[in-house]
Amino acid sequence: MTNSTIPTVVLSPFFCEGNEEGKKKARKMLSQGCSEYGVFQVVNHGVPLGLLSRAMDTSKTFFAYPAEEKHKISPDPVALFPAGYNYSRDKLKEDFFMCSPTTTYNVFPSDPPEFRNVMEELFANFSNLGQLVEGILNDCLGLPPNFLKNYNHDRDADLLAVFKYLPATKVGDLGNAPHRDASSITLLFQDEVGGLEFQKNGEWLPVTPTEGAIVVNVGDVIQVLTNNKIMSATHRVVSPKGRTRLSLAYNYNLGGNTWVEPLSQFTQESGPKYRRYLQKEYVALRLKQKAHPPSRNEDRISIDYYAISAQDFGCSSLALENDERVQVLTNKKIMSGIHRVVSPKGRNRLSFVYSYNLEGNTWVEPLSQFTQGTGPKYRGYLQKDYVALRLKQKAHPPSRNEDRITVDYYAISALE
Ligand SMILES: O=C(O)CCC(=O)C(=O)O
Ligand SMILES: [Fe+2]
Repeated sequence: MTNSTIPTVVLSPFFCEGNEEGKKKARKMLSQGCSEYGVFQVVNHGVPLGLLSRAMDTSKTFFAYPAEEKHKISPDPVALFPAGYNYSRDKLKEDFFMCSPTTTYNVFPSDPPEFRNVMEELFANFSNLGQLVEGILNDCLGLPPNFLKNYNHDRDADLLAVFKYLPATKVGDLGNAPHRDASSITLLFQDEVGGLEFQKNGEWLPVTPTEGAIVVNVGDVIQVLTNNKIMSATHRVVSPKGRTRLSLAYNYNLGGNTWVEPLSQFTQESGPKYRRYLQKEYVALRLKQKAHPPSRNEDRISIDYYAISAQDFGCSSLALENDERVQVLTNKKIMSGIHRVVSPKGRNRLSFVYSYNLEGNTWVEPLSQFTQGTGPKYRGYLQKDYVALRLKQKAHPPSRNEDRITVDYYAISALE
């Protein structure tokens, strides 16, 4: 792929009044990049090129230190997030992660002395760029003015990473395995070595480094909000041959307490393609896997975990079901009683039912005392969401009883 293949969006028109033509062109290129690849690159982006090269230089100096020096800022093993220095077990990648400077998670090396200031300055610049790109994307999607800005207002969830990719030891080595980002958007600055690739129609397309350009890829949040109108880009990094590669990646994320679900303007034709999820739960699932990676890359948790597919329905042949929360809390130690009522012959039948329910804002998930051997058999859910799903079906019952929603909807099965 040549440089011209992923669209280049010139952002200078957004730093001054007027120049409507320039803004229009930028929107066009951004839309094209989003819909064709989930990727585009920005130039004249407002992040000083001098700052970007200082960040690269100071990182290079840091990564060149002996291992024991770098391990001084290894992440706290019990911390929520691995801020600090990490390296991959296959020795193909080292990284430094930082959260927002407004949080308490960060650890910085004391050498090189400028490292912390440079990274914090870069964080602030990337944050501004993320907001600018998000605003343009908002308009390209035809969303109400400032919709994304108001929806995604918590910048404390953003992350900055510096990656050092080590030379391949054999053909086919990957410094970063194929994945999609859980972010809203990701900003990427790479050196001249190259190796970043995006997937389109099953084919891997390399992104040739363009001096000063910042690559932007769409993340899962935008994919879900737009109900797959814009897809989060699948990407990877091929290990460099005989040299090292450095990159800076800024995850313009979403606050953990925010619910993510397809926006109604994108669900008219096909209905929602994802169920609602809380961003922090998705991130926690992925972080857990980062610490204990599955042996096969296909087993990595991706946004497909929340996709609504045919397999999520029709698992049950029940007429009625109750006490399912006990089934979930006990991780199937106690099963919800399956029951039905046979119509009486030639007479009426009367009964009273009292449902001893759970308050709607309560989370239901297997209790840890029941998950030891097998792991949880259900993902967590908010009681009111489940009740709402069932009520919706009560109003519009599916034609086949097997299609009724049951607690199997939240079951963690091999299919997922
Ligand atoms: O280093 C790169 O170019 C890609 C990094 C990446 O994919 C990520 O941080 O999610
Ligand atoms: Fe990524």
